[in-house]
Amino acid sequence: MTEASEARLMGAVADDVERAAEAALRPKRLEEFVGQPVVREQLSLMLRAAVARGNAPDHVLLSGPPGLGKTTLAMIIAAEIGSNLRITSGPAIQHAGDLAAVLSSLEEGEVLFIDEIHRLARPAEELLYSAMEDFRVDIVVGKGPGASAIPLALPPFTVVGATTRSGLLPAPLRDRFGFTGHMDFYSAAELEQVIVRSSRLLGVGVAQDAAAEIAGRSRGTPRIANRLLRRVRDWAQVRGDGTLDLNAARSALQVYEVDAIGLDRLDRSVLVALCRRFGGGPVGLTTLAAAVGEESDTVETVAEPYLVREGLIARTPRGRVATVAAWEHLGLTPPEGGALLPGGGTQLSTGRSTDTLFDA
Ligand SMILES: Nc1ncnc2c1ncn2[C@@H]1O[C@H](COP(=O)(O)OP(=O)(O)OP(=O)(O)O)[C@@H](O)[C@H]1O
Repeated sequence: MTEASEARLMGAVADDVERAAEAALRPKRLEEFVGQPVVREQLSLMLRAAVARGNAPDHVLLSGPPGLGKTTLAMIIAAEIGSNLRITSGPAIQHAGDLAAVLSSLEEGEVLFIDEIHRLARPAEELLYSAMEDFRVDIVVGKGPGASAIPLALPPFTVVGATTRSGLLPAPLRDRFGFTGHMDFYSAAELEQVIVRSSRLLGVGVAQDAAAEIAGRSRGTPRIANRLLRRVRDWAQVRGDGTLDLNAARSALQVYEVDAIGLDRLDRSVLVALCRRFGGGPVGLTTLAAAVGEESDTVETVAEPYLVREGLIARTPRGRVATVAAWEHLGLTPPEGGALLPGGGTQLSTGRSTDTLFDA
C-alpha cells in the first residue's frame, strides 16, 4: 500500500470513528434537542397533530449550515411518529431510476431523509414532485418513441429534505414542503448545554467554566462543540489528570489550533489569504478558494457563513471583502482607504438568519 493510500485509509477510519462518536451523542427525542426553539415548537405541533389524526406528517425541509442538527432532527421526526427512517442523499441519486427504486420500496408512514437535496439530479427531482404531491411515480419503460410510463401508486410517506443551500432549490420543489425549518447557529449558552449533556453521555464530568470555554469556541455549531469536547477529553487523559477543567480546555484547544473566537485552520487561512494576498478584497469566491487550496463549495458553506456572521468578512456584489474586525483579529493593520465596510462589518453580524446569508 502506498503512503498516500494508507493515509487515505487512516483518514476514512478516523472519519468512521468520528461518525460513530457523533451518533452516540445524538438526541433521540424532541425534548432532548437543545436550542432552535422556534423550529422545535413548530415541528412539535405539526408532528403531534399528524399523530393524533393518524396521518403521515407533511414533508419537511430543513435548511442551514452543516452540523446544526438537520440529520438529528430527521431521526427525531421518525422517532416522534413511531416510524422508520430511510436515509439517502442528493449526490447518491444520480438517475431518476435510483430514486424510483427507493420510493417504491417505502412502506406506509416511513420517513425518507434526503440529505443535500439541492444536489439531486434534475430528472430525479422531477420524479420527486409527483411522489411528494400525489404519492405516485411514473416508471418509464423502454426508450425513444416506444417508451411508455407505468404509474405506480405509493403509500403515504414523509420526505425530510436537508440543505445547506436552500437558495439553490427550485421553487416547485421548495413549494412541495409543507414545513420549512431554518436552523440558525446556536448561542454559547445552548452549546454549553450540549457539551454538558454530551459529557454526561461520555461518562466524564466537565467543569462549568471549561464547558463555557469550549462553547465559546465552537462556531455556534453542536457538531464542533462535541468534537472539541472529545479533544479536550483526550488532552485531559494523556497530558492532564483526566479532569476536564479550564486548563485542559484551553491547552487542548491550543494544540488543535482553535483560536479564541473558535476559528479553525480553514477559517484563518481564508482570512489570511483575503487580507494578505488580496489586500482585503473584493475577491471572487473561486479565486479565494483556489488561494487556500479548497473547493469553492467548502469555503462557501463551511467557512464563510460563520465568518460573515462574526462580521469578519462581507459578501458584496464585487466579491468577498475583509472587514476591519478581520484585520484586527489577525493582528494586522487595515490599509488606508481599502474596500472596508464601515463599522468593521458588524452590521452584518446581528439579526440575520444564516439562510439569508446563504441566499445572498
Ligand atoms: N440540538 C442539538 N442538541 C444536541 N446535540 C446536537 C444538536 N444538534 C446537533 N447535535 C449534535 O451535533 C452532531 C451533528 O448533527 P447533525 O449530523 O444532525 O448535523 P447536520 O445539520 O445534519 O449536519 P450535516 O449537514 O453536515 O449533515 C450530532 O452528532 C448531534 O449529536
